[in-house]
Amino acid sequence: MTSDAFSGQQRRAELPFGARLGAAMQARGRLCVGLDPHPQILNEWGLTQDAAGLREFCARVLEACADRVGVIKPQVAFFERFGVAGLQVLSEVQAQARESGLLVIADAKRGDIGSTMAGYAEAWLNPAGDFAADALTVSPYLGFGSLQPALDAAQEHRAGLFVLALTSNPEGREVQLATDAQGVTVAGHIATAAAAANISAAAAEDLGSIGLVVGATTAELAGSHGIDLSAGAMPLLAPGYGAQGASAEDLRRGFGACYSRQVLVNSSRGILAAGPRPESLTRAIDQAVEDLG
Ligand SMILES: O=c1ccn([C@@H]2O[C@H](COP(=O)(O)O)[C@@H](O)[C@H]2O)c(=O)[nH]1
Repeated sequence: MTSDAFSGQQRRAELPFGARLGAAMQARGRLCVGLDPHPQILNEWGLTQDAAGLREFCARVLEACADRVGVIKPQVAFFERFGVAGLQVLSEVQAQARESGLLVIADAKRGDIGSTMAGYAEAWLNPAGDFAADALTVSPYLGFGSLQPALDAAQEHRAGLFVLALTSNPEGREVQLATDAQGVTVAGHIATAAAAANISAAAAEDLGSIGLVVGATTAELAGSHGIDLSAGAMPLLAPGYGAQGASAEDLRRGFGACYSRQVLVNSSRGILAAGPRPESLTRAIDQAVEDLG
């Protein structure tokens, strides 16, 4: 376990997301704890299926994360399912997490065109907004160019984006590994475009602020399909470790040389299953941080 005065929110006014994420990973390791209050876990923790249950669940997870990890990823769907009351909890939890120094990646997978995309980006990336996060997951399947308003908002607000590229689920391959006439995959085009968005912005020693979602379960497909994950110092958010079956070894093998500098590993159910006892939860977090190296 690490114990230090690190805060991912320090100097947000000056430092872009990539720099703050790089510092968080150096100080606290590469584990991102997923805040996924799914129905079964609320039951298992003896919590009610309502906003009060959500609030208590999140308070316990945030307490376990304190001084241990640098990044959390709330899964927005599990808050949306409780309507306005759930979104109120999400807003409070994100603000509380950021106040405590954690970086927050809102997993909302937003994607649209023009002013609508700009609306989503403002909602999630403006630090003055109700749902202010440090970074947002976005879908490029309306064309990477449709994300331009989000790229602009990320730069303006010193926030980050994680663009879906090679998602952890097996069904993603039929779309993401489809090829054009030159044999370049959809995921390859997305990786090239995201890397290019970083080139001008990222200082050589920092991570960029525009990253990709590449599953822990699918990372090895990048190498076998000619997808370059190393360009542009992209942060790579890797869900799929733990409950979806990928091990730390799979991650190291799958990401190869990119692993040590670029990969942030999400675990949700794999950590949460250790609760609700605080000691078991913190032990699971410490173990994952150590395993992921
Ligand atoms: O490709 C993706 C993109 C996002 N996710 C999300 O990550 C977590 C994974 O949860 P686990 O319990 O650790 O499996 C969840 O919120 C997914 O919606 C993903 O799994 N794969």
